Amino acid sequence: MGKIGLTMEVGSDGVALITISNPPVNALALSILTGLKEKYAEAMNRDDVKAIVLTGDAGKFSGGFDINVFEKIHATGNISLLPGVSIELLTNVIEDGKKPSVAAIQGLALGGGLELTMGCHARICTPQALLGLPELSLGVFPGFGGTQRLPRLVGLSKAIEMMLLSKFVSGTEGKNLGLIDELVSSSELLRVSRLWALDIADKRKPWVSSLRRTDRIGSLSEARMIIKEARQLSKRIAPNMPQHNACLDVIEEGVLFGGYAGSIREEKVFNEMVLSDTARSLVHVFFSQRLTSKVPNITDIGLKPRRIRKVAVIGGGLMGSGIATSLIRNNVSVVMKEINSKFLQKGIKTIEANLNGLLKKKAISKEKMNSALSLLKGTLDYSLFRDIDMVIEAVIEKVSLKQSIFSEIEKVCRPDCILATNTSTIDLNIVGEKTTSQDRIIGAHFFSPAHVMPLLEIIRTEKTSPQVILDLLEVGKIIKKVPVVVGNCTGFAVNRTFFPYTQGAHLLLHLGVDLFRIDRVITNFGMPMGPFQLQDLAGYGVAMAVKEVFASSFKGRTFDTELVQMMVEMGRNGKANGKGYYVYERGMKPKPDPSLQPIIEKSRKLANVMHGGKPIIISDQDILEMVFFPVVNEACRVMDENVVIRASDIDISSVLGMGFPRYRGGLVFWADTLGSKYIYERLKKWEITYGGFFKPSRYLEERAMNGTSLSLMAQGSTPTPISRM
Ligand SMILES: C[C@H](O)CC(=O)SCCNC(=O)CCNC(=O)[C@H](O)C(C)(C)COP(=O)(O)OP(=O)(O)OC[C@H]1O[C@@H](n2cnc3c(N)ncnc32)[C@H](O)[C@@H]1OP(=O)(O)O
Repeated sequence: MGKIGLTMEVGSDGVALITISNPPVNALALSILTGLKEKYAEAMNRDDVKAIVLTGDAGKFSGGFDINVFEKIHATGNISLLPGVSIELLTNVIEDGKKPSVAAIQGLALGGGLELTMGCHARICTPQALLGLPELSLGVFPGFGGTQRLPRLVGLSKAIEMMLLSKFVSGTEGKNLGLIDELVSSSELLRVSRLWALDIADKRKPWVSSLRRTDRIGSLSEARMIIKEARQLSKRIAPNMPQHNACLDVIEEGVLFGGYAGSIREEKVFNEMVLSDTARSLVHVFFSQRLTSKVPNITDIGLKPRRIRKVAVIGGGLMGSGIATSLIRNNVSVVMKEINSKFLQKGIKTIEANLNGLLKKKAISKEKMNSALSLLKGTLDYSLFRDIDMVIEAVIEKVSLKQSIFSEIEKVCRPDCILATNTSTIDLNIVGEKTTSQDRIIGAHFFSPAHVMPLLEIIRTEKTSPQVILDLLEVGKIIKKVPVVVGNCTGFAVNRTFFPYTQGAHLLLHLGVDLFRIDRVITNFGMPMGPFQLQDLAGYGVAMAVKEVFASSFKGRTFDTELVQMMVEMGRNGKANGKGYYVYERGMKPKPDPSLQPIIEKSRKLANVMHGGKPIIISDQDILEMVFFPVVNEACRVMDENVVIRASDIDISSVLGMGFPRYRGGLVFWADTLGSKYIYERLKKWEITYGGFFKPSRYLEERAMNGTSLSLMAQGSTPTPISRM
């Protein structure tokens, strides 16, 4: 079929086959849902139709309700765009219809897609199909009866687990759970489904309406206990989100008053959830994440990515081994180069440990681990570099070292080999200064640990060729990273935007705010850890290496003290040696270290930023804003200079690179919920009191004056990467 629509073919066996088509995932767009109602009305009325088989086109059942509709509702506030589907179509027409329906599932049946199948009287499925109700990850919950039917098919405990954790199961697992009635191969899917449908119509198989089942729910006291435990879990995993508890409320309603009553409540609360801030944020993140790989003048000009089969990684440290792990895990051969066999062995050991960690978490199998390791070669010279497709340099942040490596690899590699650097801060033009290959020099900035963190910041200079950018985007896809293409400047988009995060926290500390309170406020906001704990984790070496770079590039708006230096001198290296702002003991949560206080006091005296020598008295809200508004301000400069193509790329970078809470939509999205004027006025006030660190940027000021949102970058701007330092 290949285009949006539905077809219905009635066979000589009396089965009407209704096929949903909406590439690429057969999302249930409004027109599809209206079409379903029409096709069903026709099938019910036709005398030559005994039973119905519902399926999806092109090897997939459906990826669920069309998320674009949520976006439209968020833009317009018009909740009436939501169609009446749960009761009107699924219950009244399909489940309570006078002819039986069977769902023929392959590929995937997610969200509203799976719910549609649960309204049918049986589900036939291929073993590998993906089944799940991931609506909570969009800030809503299943709204086509899924909160009621899934517990009645697989039991309350499993259903809650699948919904609360947005967990997918395979067709095979679905069969074991009772969600699927029969497993078949893809080639047998329609034949078997037709027979099932006829068997139900002729009463050779039971006519099961899931909504009326009670046998899998268990006793009321058991159900109450399961729901109570689930509420405790929600409190832990989703403290600032409403949809988990709302979902449990609706499930509980069904347990107490029956599936039909539960469905009515579900429909009502679903509408409220769609309008929640969390849903707005999570839907924004969903689309923004998919937008990052669409780069104007790169991915839309008809270029084809070249295949990158073999990559050389220079440096077997933490970053180099993480990058190598990511590559070999995804079937890309790697040559890892080190300067001596001791370092090389260490690198290889780290890769093995990384893979072992994934094995323990069941993210890979033993066979996968072995096949990945067979793709790894170690070397101490450049002899294996002749047929390499891409080099990723991942040595320490030392300009002269990087420059000499780049002039060496330019000589030994093929002239079309991509020359990438994993630098997190250094200008790429400086890295490649001693070469004549500027068109194939690119930044591939991974985040630590590189085999786990999903973000890949791709840095282009004015000279990087579109083909090279496209190739790296393709590598990102192969190794399952989310790429964000950015321009060249100190710190690029992510580290540059976030340098004021730690510095703002240090400024507050030196103004007299308790260090652990700052971390607490930030984690309560939803960051995985506070800025001080993050510094402990990243190691102080990084902090000391980059502070000069930022201070010289961003004069007048950085804040620095001797605190980290003093801590290192006292034998504190952060988490690495178990002693930082916190004390780290094996198997224990990090414990705030009160013995740090004298060093802090000493540093405060040296910094001398307290007004009248007195600590400031501020609210938690002030702390949050004094840490994050300077970050927003720097993001404004990044947008002003077109370092990013679009504001939402910063949102995704902040979520995937820095742990900014996804349910707040990302940094700029969140800032826009507060308003440019408010942020500007707060920064302006702090600038007057505490100086240039808080000085509002021109971009922010303009938007505050015009009353426009921060995400509104200059119209028609094309990225013109700038160079600094
Ligand atoms: C009432 C109901 O209870 C409410 C609902 O059903 S809400 C929807 C529930 N469904 C979901 O959450 C599933 C969302 N989709 C996904 O998780 C993934 O897209 C997927 C697993 C289906 C496929 O993943 P993958 O193959 O990596 O492709 P991916 O790039 O994500 O998606 C392909 C395209 O389909 C779009 N798409 C995927 N699911 C969609 C949906 N439900 N609605 C609209 N568009 C959707 C994506 O935006 C993307 O569009 P693009 O090509 O223009 O960028």
